Amino acid sequence: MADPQPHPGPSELAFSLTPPDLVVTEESPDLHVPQMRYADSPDFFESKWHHKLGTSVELSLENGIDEPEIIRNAHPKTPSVKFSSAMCQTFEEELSPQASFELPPPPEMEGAINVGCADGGCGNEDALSTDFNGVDSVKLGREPQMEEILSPLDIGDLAVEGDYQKLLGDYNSLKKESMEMRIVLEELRRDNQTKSRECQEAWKSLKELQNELMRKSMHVGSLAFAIEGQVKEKSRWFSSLRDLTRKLKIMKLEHIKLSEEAAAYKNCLADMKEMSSTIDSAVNQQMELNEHLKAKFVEGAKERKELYNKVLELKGNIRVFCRCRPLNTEEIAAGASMVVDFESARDGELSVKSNGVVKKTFKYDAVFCPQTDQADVFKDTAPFATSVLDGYNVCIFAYGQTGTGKTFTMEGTTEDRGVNFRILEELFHTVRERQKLYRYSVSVSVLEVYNEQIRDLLGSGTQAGAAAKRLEIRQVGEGIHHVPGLVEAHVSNMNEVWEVLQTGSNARAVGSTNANEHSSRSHCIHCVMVKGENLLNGECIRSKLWLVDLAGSERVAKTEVQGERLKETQNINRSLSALGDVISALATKSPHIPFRNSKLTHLLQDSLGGDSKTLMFVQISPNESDLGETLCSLNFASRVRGVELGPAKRQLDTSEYLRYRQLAEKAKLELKSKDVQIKKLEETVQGQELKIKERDLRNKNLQDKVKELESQLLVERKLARQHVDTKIAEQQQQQIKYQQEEHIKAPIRPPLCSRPLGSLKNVNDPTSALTKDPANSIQPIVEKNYKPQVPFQPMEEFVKYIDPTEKENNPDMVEQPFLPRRTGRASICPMARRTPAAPAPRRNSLIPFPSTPNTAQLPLQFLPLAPVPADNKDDADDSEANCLPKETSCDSPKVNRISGRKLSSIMRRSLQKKIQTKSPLQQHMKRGVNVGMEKVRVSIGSRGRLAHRVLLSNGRRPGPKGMQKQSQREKERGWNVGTVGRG
Ligand SMILES: Nc1ncnc2c1ncn2[C@@H]1O[C@H](COP(=O)(O)OP(=O)(O)OP(=O)(O)O)[C@@H](O)[C@H]1O
Repeated sequence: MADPQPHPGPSELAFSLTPPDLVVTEESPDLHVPQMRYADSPDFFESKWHHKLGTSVELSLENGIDEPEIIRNAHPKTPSVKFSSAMCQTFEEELSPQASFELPPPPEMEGAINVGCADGGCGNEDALSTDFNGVDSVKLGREPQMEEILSPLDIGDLAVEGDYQKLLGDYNSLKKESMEMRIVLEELRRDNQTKSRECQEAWKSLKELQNELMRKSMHVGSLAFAIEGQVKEKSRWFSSLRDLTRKLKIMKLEHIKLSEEAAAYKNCLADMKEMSSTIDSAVNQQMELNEHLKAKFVEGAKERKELYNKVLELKGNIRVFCRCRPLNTEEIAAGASMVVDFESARDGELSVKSNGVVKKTFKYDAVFCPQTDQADVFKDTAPFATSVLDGYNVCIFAYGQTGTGKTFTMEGTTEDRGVNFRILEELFHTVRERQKLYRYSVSVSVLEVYNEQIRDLLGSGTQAGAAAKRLEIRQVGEGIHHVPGLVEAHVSNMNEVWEVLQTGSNARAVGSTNANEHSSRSHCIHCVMVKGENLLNGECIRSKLWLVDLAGSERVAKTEVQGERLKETQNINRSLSALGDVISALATKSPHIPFRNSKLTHLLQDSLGGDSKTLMFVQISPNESDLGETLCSLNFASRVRGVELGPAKRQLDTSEYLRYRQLAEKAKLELKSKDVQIKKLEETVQGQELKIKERDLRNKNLQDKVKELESQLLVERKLARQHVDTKIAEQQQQQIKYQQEEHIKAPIRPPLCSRPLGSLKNVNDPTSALTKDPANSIQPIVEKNYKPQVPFQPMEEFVKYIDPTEKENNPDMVEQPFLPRRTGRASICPMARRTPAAPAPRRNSLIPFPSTPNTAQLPLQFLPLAPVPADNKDDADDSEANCLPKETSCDSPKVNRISGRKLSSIMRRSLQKKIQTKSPLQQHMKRGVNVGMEKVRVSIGSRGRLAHRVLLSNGRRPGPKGMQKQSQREKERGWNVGTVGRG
């Protein structure tokens, strides 16, 4: 690329003709854009300087046009234009005297001319000077005068004629030379003008080129900008490509690594599969073993339970422990003596002494002397906890005189807990032991029976003395009793148990008696409900543990209570008496156990019977003063102990079983009903499918029939058209023939329209007057019977063709078929040919059936235009085979309309032709002859069925009714093309 030119001075014409310099941008090192300086633009220059210079630019030629100088110098200087100093002053710095531009070397010429004018005039000749050889200066523009030439000479002094002549010759020669020079100057001026023009043109082209160059430069600039953007984009792409390549390499490496790992894992997988199969087999073996062990364990557990229960049974399902409290400090202080002897207590025997003599000995399952602590007492009680968790109902109650330690035994104290707490502790301990095999749920209710009323001690408003809602006992299952509304506190640990026990104890009704300062005035009952599920075999149990602290069984007389206390005592004794009765009944195996005699026995019903285990603590006092009460209690306890409850029965949770059984039965029933429903639905679906199939088949048949009928209709239309054309042609021929023969012979055949009209019935009827009358006889529709020599009948005898439809509407017409009628209708066809061989069924289309049996005998060209037949049954039957089926589309109004239109147009054409031929009927009508019918004018509209007729004369104007009837007939016909008249 060309280096950028140094910026020329403003006065220089610095346009370079070389290709434009390209601007070299720093951003595109590989691209050199031509540098364009707008100040260099010729336009710019021109616009910038021209207004300053005005129209005249002072220029001077330098180094040129000096012939001698040119000749002298071997290398002549190139003529150049320099600006004058005046211009330079005018434009100061912008135009320096050194500013010049070179002109091309002038053509060789004899002299050099300094040209200062451009307009060709010689007005500025003063500013110009021309140097010639040997002449210093010659003023151009005007011819030098002789006086001026001779002015230096003293003309008056001229003495010498020769000199004068010489000078004159010189003058002439000079003048001649001057003239020649002038001519040369003129030529030079012309050349100069030419050159100036050329310069101007060159200048113009130069400007154009400069403009083009500028455009190109701008275009190149924009391209350079775009290329620069592309280069940047390319660099970005390159960088991203580099990144991607780097990532790809990393991913390839990772892929290789992963492939290696995958291969390693694959190998591992095979090993693991082997291991897995080995482990599976081992697990299966272990499972089998486990199952075996489980079965064994279940069997063992069952056996243990049975054995354990047997042990308890052997011990007695109703067991009696006797506990005697120690003498309290008051008794000791009073010097009370012990009346109970515990020497044989280990064997469960005790003796009651009176005055030092053994009065009676009692034997119980256990006898606890006053020194026996709570833990020892509970040792023999603990097995009942296991029984409860095994699913047996257990009832532990304390019976005895007031103040003998019933509450102490059952509840104990905070420091020395009683049976209630301990047995629950044992219960939870066993639950924890069995937690892997069983899942238990324990809940506790606390209630009291006070004055034969059940009170919930855990419910709201259970504070002592507060009114509580009354609870009743309900039997919810076989041998299962429940107190609806009773609070059941779910407990999962002993802290919760203790809280519940404390709550119940605090809410219990207590009172002060002579025997006990804080005597319990009610039966306090703790009901522990246990639900368990065997996790191995899914067996569920539901059992109850009753912990009952009975009210004191003291005698009323002894306690000396009155009022409310007396009532309490009476209720207590009544319930204890009921308890005794129940136990007696159980002992005697009475068929009726009076459980419902008291609330107490009613509540304990399911735990006092033969299906449960019962433990009775009989509490006695060692005090001699309580001897009678002690003996009573011991005797009662002895009776209780004598009761044989029989084998205890496990309380399986049959309610769950029953519920599941009910659910199973319900599900079975639902399944059955669903099956029935499904069957019904299937049947319905099948029925629907069959119906759909039938419908499809029917539709298909109908579509086939429609197609068939459509094709038939097309054929019919074609035939009808042919038939009509044939008839018309035939009639024309016949008419011509008749007209010819009319003049020659007798009338042989009536013209078409004047021939009698009739029905086939009349034709075939031999008795018909028409058949008898040869003149009126109707020719059968056979070609051989057709005789053109039919005698011409007078017009009066002509009858109109009897439309069967009209016949149908008017039965009287049948009886007078050939009577002249005044309907004004006529046929365009001969009667004989129009009579159908076979009656067609009523239909809207007048197109004949080509397949009609009788008509089949006829050639096609003689097929009649079937009239609308009467709708009689015989006809219908006869033509059943040839008629359209019931589903025929001919019944469609649309089809009728279309066929009617076509036929109407056909018939209209035929009528027009007929009218043109001037049939005899028409001629008669024209002559005004009444042919036995009304003079009618028939006009057929654009549609045949819209045709109407107008009575011209002699017509009976039908009344409104008649008009209506007539229009109805017209409607029924649908088309009155049969009616003919004057057009
Ligand atoms: N075995 C015993 N060891 C120590 N003290 C006992 C024993 N039995 C009972 N007592 C004490 O005897 C008192 C009366 O006992 P407790 O209240 O339990 O009798 P009770 O039969 O429940 O009376 P009530 O029928 O009136 O409620 C209590 O102070 C109790 O501490």
